[in-house]
Amino acid sequence: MPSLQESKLAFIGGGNMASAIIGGLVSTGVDKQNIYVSEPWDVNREKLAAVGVRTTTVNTEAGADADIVIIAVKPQVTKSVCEELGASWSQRQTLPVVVSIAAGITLNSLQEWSRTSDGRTAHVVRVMPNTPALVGEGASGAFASADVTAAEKELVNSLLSSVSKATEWVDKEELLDVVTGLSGSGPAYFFAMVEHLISSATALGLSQEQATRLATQTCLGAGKMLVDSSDEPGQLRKNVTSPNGTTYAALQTFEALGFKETVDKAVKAATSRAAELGNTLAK
Ligand SMILES: NC(=O)C1=CN([C@@H]2O[C@H](COP(=O)(O)OP(=O)(O)OC[C@H]3O[C@@H](n4cnc5c(N)ncnc54)[C@H](OP(=O)(O)O)[C@@H]3O)[C@@H](O)[C@H]2O)C=CC1
Ligand SMILES: O=C(O)[C@@H]1CCC=N1
Repeated sequence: MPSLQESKLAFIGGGNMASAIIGGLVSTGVDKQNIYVSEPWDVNREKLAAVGVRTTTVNTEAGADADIVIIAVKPQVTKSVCEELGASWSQRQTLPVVVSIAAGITLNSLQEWSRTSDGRTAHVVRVMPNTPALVGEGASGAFASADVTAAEKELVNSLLSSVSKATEWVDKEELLDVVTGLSGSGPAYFFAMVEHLISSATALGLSQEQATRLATQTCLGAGKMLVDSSDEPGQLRKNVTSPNGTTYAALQTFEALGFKETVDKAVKAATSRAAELGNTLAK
């Protein structure tokens, strides 16, 4: 089994998430010539070509001799892409390790769809990364099919570690849907929060530019404290909250409007949607 540096990597789909992972891999020194991306849309393909990786519009060409094939298309397109790849691998003696980042799509579907015409199935790892991979600050969950070897798992782990600061292997496949509702979709929750903070402060008189700088740096600073501090998130919150002070006034408002319930419902909605995508598209 080659190391990550020696491996040929194929990305099927070169959109937001693939670009984020590719950006992370390139910045950690993975040879651009070992990254081959298949992407139909000229705009995305040209952006990736400008990064220096190899590009094509033909999925089977990118996946022909890759050691790892990363399926990075929308869940709705995953079946046709896997079928196309599986059919093209019938002549290959050793199948690549398939890594799918498609939300909800199960290992069983991925293995069945990519079955070769002589009946072999690839070893598959389901991964749920997130877009902060682009800046080397990703968080990823992963779950491997039973036939994935320790060496293959290690290879996928090093791929994920090059773009993720937290890589969590879950012990039940369903938990990847929870990872999707937490960290896969999670960056958008923080972006939405910052958008609202900026518009609130702008409505109260700060300029857009000042509000943006203050809100984004507050988000970064709070995130860094969460990662670096030995205190629990609840303690960090208490440290900011003076008795009957300004933070208390804001947090009371959040609670009165059902903040915890809202977050619970939102994470459950994303988790359920991942499971629903997997079930619906499996048919
Ligand atoms: N965005 C995120 O934060 C995260 C996304 N994911 C998962 O990653 C996957 C990709 O999402 P994302 O990057 O956001 O989506 P994008 O739409 O940005 O990227 C998908 C890309 O695949 C291309 N594509 C469409 N059909 C094919 C095909 N048949 N063969 C090859 N490429 C094709 C699309 O081109 P075109 O635009 O022309 O259709 C598009 O550029 C999804 O399954 C999603 O669930 C996982 C974690 C986080
Ligand atoms: O919204 C989505 O479906 C994808 C999966 C996780 C983040 N983006």
